[in-house]
Amino acid sequence: MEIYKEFTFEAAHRLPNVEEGHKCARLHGHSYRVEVHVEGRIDPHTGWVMDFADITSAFAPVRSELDHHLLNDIEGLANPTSEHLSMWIWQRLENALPLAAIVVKETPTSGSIYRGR
Ligand SMILES: Nc1nc2c(c(=O)[nH]1)N=C([C@H](O)[C@H](O)COP(=O)(O)OP(=O)(O)OP(=O)(O)O)CN2
Ligand SMILES: [Zn+2]
Repeated sequence: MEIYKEFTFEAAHRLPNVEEGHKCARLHGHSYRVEVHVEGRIDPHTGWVMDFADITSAFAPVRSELDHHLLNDIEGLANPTSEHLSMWIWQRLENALPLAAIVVKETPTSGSIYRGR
């Protein structure tokens, strides 16, 4: 069974490796949405895989690192594409949660999904 919790944060970024004149070379911001998906068996007593609150607790320090920051300034995010960000979040959480996927939505219509590979 897979469950997930969705979080939001606000951040600015620019993409340093896009071609000259690309809109994303300019500093701009997003209201990011992140889904943290975890997998496991349903506990027969509680009826859940994990308390959603435990996902919230694990993500809280990661959210603090990202929220209202310039992503390019964060170690490991010098080129903060959606792809790099979903991998970066996975690496931050993989020891704390039985991850199945990290979904990063940069805009309502674009994003990335990282499943550990
Ligand atoms: N594969 C990727 N492509 C793009 C990324 C990315 O991280 N990975 N990032 C961007 C920009 O950050 C941009 O802010 C988001 O892109 P886009 O979907 O083009 O944004 P728009 O809202 O302007 O798109 P619409 O055409 O209005 O839907 C670009 N590409
Ligand atoms: Zn962007």
